[in-house]
Amino acid sequence: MGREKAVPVTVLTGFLGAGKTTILNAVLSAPRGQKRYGVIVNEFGAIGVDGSLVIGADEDVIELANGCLCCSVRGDLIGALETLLERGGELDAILVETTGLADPGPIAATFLLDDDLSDRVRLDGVVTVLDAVHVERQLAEEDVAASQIAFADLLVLAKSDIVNPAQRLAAEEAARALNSAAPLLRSELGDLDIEALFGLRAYDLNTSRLGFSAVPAVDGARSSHAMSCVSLTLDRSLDPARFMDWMQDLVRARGRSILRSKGVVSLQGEDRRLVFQGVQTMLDGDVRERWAPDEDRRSRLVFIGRDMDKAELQAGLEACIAHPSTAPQRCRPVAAS
Ligand SMILES: Nc1nc2c(ncn2[C@@H]2O[C@H](COP(=O)(O)OP(=O)(O)OP(=O)(O)O)[C@@H](O)[C@H]2O)c(=O)[nH]1
Repeated sequence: MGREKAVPVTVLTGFLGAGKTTILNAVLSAPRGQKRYGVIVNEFGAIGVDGSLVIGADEDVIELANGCLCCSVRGDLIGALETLLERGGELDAILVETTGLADPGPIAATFLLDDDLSDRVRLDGVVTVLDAVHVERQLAEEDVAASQIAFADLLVLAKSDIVNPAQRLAAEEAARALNSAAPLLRSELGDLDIEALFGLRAYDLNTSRLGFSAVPAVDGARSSHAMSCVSLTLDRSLDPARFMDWMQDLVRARGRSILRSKGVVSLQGEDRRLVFQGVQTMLDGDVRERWAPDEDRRSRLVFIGRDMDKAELQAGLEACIAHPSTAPQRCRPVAAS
């Protein structure tokens, strides 16, 4: 099965009690015609409670208890995905609700790591649910709350119904300081635009959906977690080999602090654009569509993570600029490592 037929997976994350199950239930109870969803719910405790809180006993619900998907039960995630796929009948989407303390990075990386799996399922996007009442305090106290927000491809502000406008604005600003690129929706007891949770294609190498238009002109402000979003642009073509070596060295050396990277890159001697997606030390990339004749061919790269030095990243990128004497050469895709 090719990637285009792979079942899209939405990872629903957010801090403890943020409102993930409420949103999952809203999705499962909304009219959806013939659509069929698979659901994986992860919990820390040996006795799963969340699974029984999920509406719809006839759904394909798998509960993964006694550990966290981002560490101890990561192998179980692959097993659960396989079980859902093998139950027969076509699934339109799979929803994975993480524990409230999960770091979405390793979970997202699972989808890039496993070649067999990536033919059958593809990560559509990470949706992070924010608790409008508590998010500021959680950010002050819990690093993982910042990772969950920074990693999001879509933010959902839950409990918007029980905060006043000033509190809501403060919660949104706290999230925006860590991630100004992801769209933000509001939810009141699961009342939200459900369709907006799907079709994010945040990990799709087709550039048109990478969402660079949403990348902020001003980089995300540093917080107490030193989490930031660095965006780089360059109007010179890059040497393919040097760029790929630099990216691979970068994620290998800094993969724990660079949570997420993505970019569209102009390579010397290549009419098509290189598109890459990175999750921590995993890197996936390919040369795709041709640049349109009148298109802005600047390379655009985004890095989200901790303790990043924009000047150092920019210098590293500029060191990859192709020399005029470099003979045009074909580009190799970036190999996953
Ligand atoms: N008023 C209000 N309450 C909400 C909203 N979303 C969730 N809640 C309440 O918040 C509590 C926690 O909601 P859950 O959906 O279970 O949160 P969760 O993120 O799944 O929780 P964990 O799985 O324990 O991390 C429940 O009592 C919900 O009814 C909302 O939008 N408005």
